[in-house]
Amino acid sequence: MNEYCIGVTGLNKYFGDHHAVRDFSLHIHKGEIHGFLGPNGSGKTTSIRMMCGLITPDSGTGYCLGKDIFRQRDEIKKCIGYMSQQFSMWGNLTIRENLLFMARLHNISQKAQSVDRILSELGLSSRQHQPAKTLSGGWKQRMALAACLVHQPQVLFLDEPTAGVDPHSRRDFWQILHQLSAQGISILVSTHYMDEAERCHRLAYLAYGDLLASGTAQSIIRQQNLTTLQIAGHGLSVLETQLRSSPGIEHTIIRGNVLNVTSRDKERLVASLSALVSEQHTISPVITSLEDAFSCLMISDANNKH
Ligand SMILES: Nc1ncnc2c1ncn2[C@@H]1O[C@H](COP(=O)(O)OP(=O)(O)OP(=O)(O)O)[C@@H](O)[C@H]1O
Repeated sequence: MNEYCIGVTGLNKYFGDHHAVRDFSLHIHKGEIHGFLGPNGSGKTTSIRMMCGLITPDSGTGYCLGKDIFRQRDEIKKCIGYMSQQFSMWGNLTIRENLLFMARLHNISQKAQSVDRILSELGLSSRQHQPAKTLSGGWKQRMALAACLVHQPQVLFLDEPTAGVDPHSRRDFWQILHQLSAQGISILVSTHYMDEAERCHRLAYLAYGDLLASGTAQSIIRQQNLTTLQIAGHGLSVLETQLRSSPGIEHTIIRGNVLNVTSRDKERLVASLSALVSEQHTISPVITSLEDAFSCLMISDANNKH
């Protein structure tokens, strides 16, 4: 995985007065699954669409598969697959008919063979004659992925492909993504699911137009230099409310019967806890999760801006 398939530097995008993406820079290796995370409206879709040539950045430089994202957008579109947030297949057509239509759009010479190959690869052969509108959410997404793959793209851009899909189908979907990655296809995928983030080779975390962190899940957690303590016992909801306004506490979350409290300042964290927890509570150190690290990133970014 040494070759870059995408490299962008200092990309900016405005929608009217709104600065939707600020100085966005990222390099993505061939065959890598790169996750995009961040709150709603943070610029994930806009960044993805700039990198794949669907919209033109207002400034910056960038290449996708060696082609300039400003000047060679039509050529980029021929080599990539893009799955948008909206399901955009024809409901009255079968899976096979939808894929044949996509093959025609891409002007593929051996349409039937290409469609057979992709149906087989994605485990859709037995359902190929089923109308798209009768498919469940998970199968619809799998068909949409198949439609992106008919013309054998080298890069896939997937915008929240598994939103609203059940965990079992999401797992199957991600198994396919890893198979595609193993074949050398690079995948950029936006998601709000932490389990999916953990399945990516590398991640980019955006908040309100800014790229706040990028790297592997482990490196992003490590860079934040956070300490998380876990409290078990009674009255966790009241304790959480008190801790939220205590000095040095950056993030709190109740997970079932335990309360996790995270901070960059270990001494102040311990001092705040000592002032509030009782003998009935037990406290133990735990590994900071990716979700906690992202929450802390977002909170400190918001504090810095205000
Ligand atoms: N075509 C557009 N015209 C005007 N504003 C837009 C347009 N597209 C996006 N925006 C705005 O730009 C910002 C970033 O939007 P974007 O869709 O990239 O965020 P996102 O991180 O993908 O959000 P979500 O997780 O909700 O999909 C938002 O404030 C959005 O309202």
